[in-house]
Amino acid sequence: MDDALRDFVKGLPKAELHLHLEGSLEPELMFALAQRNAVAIPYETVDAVRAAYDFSNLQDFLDIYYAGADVLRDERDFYDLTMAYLKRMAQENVQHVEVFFDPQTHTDRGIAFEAVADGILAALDDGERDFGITSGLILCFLRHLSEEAAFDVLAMADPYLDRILGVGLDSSELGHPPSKFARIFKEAGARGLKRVAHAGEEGPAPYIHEALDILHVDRIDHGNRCLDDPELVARLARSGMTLTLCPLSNLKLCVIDDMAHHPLKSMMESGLHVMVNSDDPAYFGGYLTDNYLAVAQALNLSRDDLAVLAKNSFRGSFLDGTAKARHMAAIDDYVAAYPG
Ligand SMILES: Nc1ncnc2[nH]cnc12
Ligand SMILES: [Zn+2]
Repeated sequence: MDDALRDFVKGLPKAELHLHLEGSLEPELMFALAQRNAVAIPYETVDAVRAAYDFSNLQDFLDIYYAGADVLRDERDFYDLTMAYLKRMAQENVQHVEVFFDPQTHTDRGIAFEAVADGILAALDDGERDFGITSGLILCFLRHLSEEAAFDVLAMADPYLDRILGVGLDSSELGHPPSKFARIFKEAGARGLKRVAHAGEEGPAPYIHEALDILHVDRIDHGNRCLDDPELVARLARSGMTLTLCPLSNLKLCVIDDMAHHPLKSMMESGLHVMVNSDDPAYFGGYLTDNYLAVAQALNLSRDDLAVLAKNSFRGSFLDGTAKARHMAAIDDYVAAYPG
């Protein structure tokens, strides 16, 4: 590992816009929570948990990810989960995060929406106070469930809407196109929430068209498969739409067969506004810095390329223009002052 490159990326001011809090549940915390809550888990050791993280596709991963979330039972668990993630981000100079949570994963097993939201929001507040990390919370609807179920969770979230930045769409993509959620995204937009959706991770390019034209999203999560449709690439580039790429996730879920084949660099060259994220770092083997390093090394990215990616992370965020400009200027200052 190139330590100089790691130091450069670690110190680079960054934002993360595609992170599932439930996907930051490290095996150590999973064991601790299993014990605290007297929940049985089907693993003897932390190493056995990690050994089980060998996936052939998105569904393989989701089955284990939803099972792992069963150790999360009360407000304190959600606080600890979120705080552990923010602590790591503080060590990597991550200054702003817009994080996903999947309330249905919890409410469907009898956990109160309030316990989930209160725990996460308290940690996000403490993360800003203790580490200066600003944040937003994005409520994701599980797309393998019905639109009616999504309306139910939006109703539960009603008292929290002033603390929720936006809605997202995640879980099993194939067979669950964005159009299935047209009405709930319209409702979310009417309530002033931002809209994002996973599209084109495993699903085809027409799912990205649907996310744009039917869900009216402000950002596309993943979006890799846009490359199958040159006109879509041109449209995304022209509109400055941010695509939240997740390199280590793509490798672990076999969206790509080798990091050297990751489309990030060609997407940059096509004028797409791409940025780097960790998706579910506890399951995919790396947090934000590791994801930058994985593409930097495999695709031979320059420091300037990495600075563009970091700037795109703020440009694509839902921060206001002044904050974006301040963060982007800090990146220029960092690069200019960096030795060598
Ligand atoms: N990469 C991913 N794609 C879809 N749903 C998810 N939920 C957590 N991670 C996900
Ligand atoms: Zn994701």
